[in-house]
Amino acid sequence: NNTDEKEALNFLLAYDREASAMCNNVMNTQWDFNTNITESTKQRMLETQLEYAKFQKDVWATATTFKWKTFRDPSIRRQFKVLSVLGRAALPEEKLKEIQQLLADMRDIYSRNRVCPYVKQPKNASLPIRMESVKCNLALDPDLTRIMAKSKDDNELTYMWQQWHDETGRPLRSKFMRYVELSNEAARLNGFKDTGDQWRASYDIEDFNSELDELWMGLRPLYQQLHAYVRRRLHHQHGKIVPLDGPIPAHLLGNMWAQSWSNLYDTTVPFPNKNSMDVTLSLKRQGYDPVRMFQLADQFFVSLGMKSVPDSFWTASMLEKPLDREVVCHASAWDFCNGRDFRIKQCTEVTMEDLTTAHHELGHIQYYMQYVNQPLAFREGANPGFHEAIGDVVALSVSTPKHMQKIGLLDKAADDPEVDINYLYSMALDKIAFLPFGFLLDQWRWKVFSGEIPFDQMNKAWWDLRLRYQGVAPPVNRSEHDFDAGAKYHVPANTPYIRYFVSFVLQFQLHKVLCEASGHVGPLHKCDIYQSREAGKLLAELLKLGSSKPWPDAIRILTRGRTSRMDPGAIMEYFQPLMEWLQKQNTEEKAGWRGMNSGITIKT
Ligand SMILES: O=C(CCC(O)(O)[C@H](Cc1ccccc1)NC(=O)c1ccccc1)N[C@@H](Cc1c[nH]c2ccccc12)C(=O)O
Ligand SMILES: [Zn+2]
Repeated sequence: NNTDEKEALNFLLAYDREASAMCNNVMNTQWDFNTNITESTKQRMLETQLEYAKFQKDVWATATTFKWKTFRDPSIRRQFKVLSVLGRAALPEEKLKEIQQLLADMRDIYSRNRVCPYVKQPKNASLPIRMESVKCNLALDPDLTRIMAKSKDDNELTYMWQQWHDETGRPLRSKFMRYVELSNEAARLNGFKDTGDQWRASYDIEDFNSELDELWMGLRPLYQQLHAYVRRRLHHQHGKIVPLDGPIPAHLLGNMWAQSWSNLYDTTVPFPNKNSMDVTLSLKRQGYDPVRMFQLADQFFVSLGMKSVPDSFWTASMLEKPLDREVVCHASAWDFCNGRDFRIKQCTEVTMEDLTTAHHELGHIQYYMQYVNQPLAFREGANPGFHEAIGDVVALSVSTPKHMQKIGLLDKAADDPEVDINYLYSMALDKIAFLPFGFLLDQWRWKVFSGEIPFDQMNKAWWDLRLRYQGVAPPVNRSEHDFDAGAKYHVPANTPYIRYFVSFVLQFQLHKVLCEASGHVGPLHKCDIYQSREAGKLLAELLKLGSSKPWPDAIRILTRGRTSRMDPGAIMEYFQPLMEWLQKQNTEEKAGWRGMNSGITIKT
């Protein structure tokens, strides 16, 4: 056995050089497929993914000959620990080819799906309007997203919801089941019980599940108050289809998955006579285009003394949906492993929602640029939730009325407690509404990976969890022929989701620490760290670490030893004024819904 640590270090240096070149190769072919979906770009991508897997297998074979657990240097030990997990490349070649084909096909099906428009049948129509004349080419981005956000017609919303869920879920169901089998086989070859076990390992927490349950139980009262308020407002708009003591129909919440309710702001705002928080109109009036939206976000990082994106970012990124080819529209940020090529792919519309996403994606890019000097094995977030939190932390400052006025997107608002409630309410429609969805998606997926949810009960279990945690119900009856979880990008894209729940808690902890560093005094929701070099210095220090240290150490550094765990105190402090206001509003009927304490009843 090569016990020689010096030899091990040379091995790591050689690995870094070779792996960076291989990684750049794979990223390029994956970029080509994601920004131009064709049979040939798919095949080209599959070929390079196979080559990379073979390279990883060779690296793994050599790495595991070192007695790395006995090495003295903690950084060398930690790098070998990363290289000793082979991932999907542990599968025999035939099965590796099959799972990579399944993943490419599922991404293809989801991204290229098109549905038919809703055709309002006039009451007295003798014959239904001939459907041949109607082109069924509506895409999720931007068509269905816009309809779910804007339509007030319950029938149209039901139709579009059902079209999307039927046309994506059903074709994906059988491919997803086969992918689960192969993914679990790979996980077991890597020494894990199943894929969920492997995914949870990224958080290095002994009992991650109970820590997550505790976080959720701490946040649930705030969610239930928001749910009760929104439900009553929707009951007044839509009548009895929104029962005052039951779940909210999922198609009425302004979003295809009911995961963010910000599109309900204008029709449910607490104090409507105050100026609106929705700056979409100002963005359009002031001639913002996608590039300018990303420049705004980039400038914020520069104002903190952090890095600006390289010139190549502006020429190589895809910031708008191209008209001449099929692309994967779901936003993503790309690191091409060569220390200088970083890109974003986003089908950006000029809306407040997409300005927030632009900040989110640039947060990933800032992380890439800050940990660029780490060895490849450490070019990750401290844990996946950190990577998702950085852009959102900046967006917490940008979206304050004070900052929006500073950049001319909001006209002067007096310092008025009702404006405060309106602002906190608009933030809660994104941040609080999301929490149960961010929590439940992987609770469902981990149970499918472990077999606790059998394949023939996936959809029942999905809606049990959606009822129990989110208090939403499908607008039409669903069956096991449907696969409604598959209608959400991250399921066919094989992208873990608990990272967003972790991020939504973590980002308020980070916000609080950075606000203190910037010298902010006063309520947390009024803090804007813009131009604070102290805040930027602290944040950069965290990001430079990458995943070179366990994430509790990263939190300890950030909070100067105050804590090392995820702590919901900051998000509760931020929304405290809204919580009090909602509790006053919700006196007449109790918060909660029938079924919120039900477990998942699996027919055995
Ligand atoms: O999926 C995203 C944003 C896309 C992403 O930036 O997280 C992207 C997803 C992805 C992962 C893997 C392959 C392809 C796409 N993740 C990244 O680009 C990324 C970058 C670096 C490290 C890890 C992931 N947001 C989630 C959660 C979410 C909802 N509302 C939000 C508002 C702000 C921020 C996030 C959300 C969603 O849309 O449901
Ligand atoms: Zn992200």
